[in-house]
Amino acid sequence: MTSAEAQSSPELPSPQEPALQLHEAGVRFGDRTLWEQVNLSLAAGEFLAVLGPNGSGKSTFLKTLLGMQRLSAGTAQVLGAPVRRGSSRVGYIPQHHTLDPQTPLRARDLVALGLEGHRYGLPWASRATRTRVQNLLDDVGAGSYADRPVGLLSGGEQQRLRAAQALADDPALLLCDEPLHSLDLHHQQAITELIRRQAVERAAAVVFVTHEINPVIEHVDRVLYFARGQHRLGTVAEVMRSCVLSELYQAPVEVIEHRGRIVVFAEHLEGYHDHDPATEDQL
Ligand SMILES: Nc1ncnc2c1ncn2[C@@H]1O[C@H](COP(=O)(O)OP(=O)(O)OP(=O)(O)O)[C@@H](O)[C@H]1O
Repeated sequence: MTSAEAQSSPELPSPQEPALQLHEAGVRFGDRTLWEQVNLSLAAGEFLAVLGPNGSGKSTFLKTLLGMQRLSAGTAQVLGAPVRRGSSRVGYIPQHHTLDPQTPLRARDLVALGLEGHRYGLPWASRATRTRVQNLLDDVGAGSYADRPVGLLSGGEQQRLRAAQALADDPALLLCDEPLHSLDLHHQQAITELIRRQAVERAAAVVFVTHEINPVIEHVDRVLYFARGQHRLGTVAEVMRSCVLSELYQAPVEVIEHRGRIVVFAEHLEGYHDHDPATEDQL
């Protein structure tokens, strides 16, 4: 493919083309502004952490990029084209929910659904496909339960399969909604490493919604922090600061860096704590 052809493809952005571009973007539900005036250009390979208290609009932000929620204002481009549903170049790890015990799929079937052909009901096929699925299962530590019904697996086991499914088609943009939820430390590290590899080795842009920045802090290029209908965007050092978060929350917030970890403390609450949504809710 010539570089001119690559640039004209909606699915294959040139390295110079942003993976994500939002201009004056906002979402309103009735008279409630969830967020507004978001201007963001995310480069290939860039890792964006999206933070904020419960209900601040983090998941909705991902849904606008997936074409599941319309913007109330502004525009969004994904991989060089207007947002649309079902792009095979966009991987999505949805927020944790437990699958129905009766779900008629094995673990390896769920992962295979992330491969484009399988999404459209094409038959289970090549050795290469089977190998790809097996490798993904092994990468997320799911090899031992690959043939068990997904509905009978634990929440953390199911979550690892969702991560494998999202990575199956080698996404150029990876949207993750609290992907480490319900994982033990070992598997948090394994999934984080897979996501990091997709960013570094495959130049995927990553949008990572989380309540806890510390497990991924070393990989984060920028932070988008939503609260009270407003947002702040910048590097960790720019956003995770007492003055910035106090202004955003309109309440005293103290941010302390300790051994490379960020600890957020709200003055009127007792004790120091990690970046804890339960505490933030009370702000
Ligand atoms: N279609 C909708 N119509 C009306 N309100 C909605 C709709 N979708 C989401 N909301 C509301 O918008 C708010 C933001 O929801 P969202 O799930 O984006 O928050 P979040 O920051 O991801 O929260 P959490 O940390 O709890 O997952 C919530 O109060 C939710 O009820």
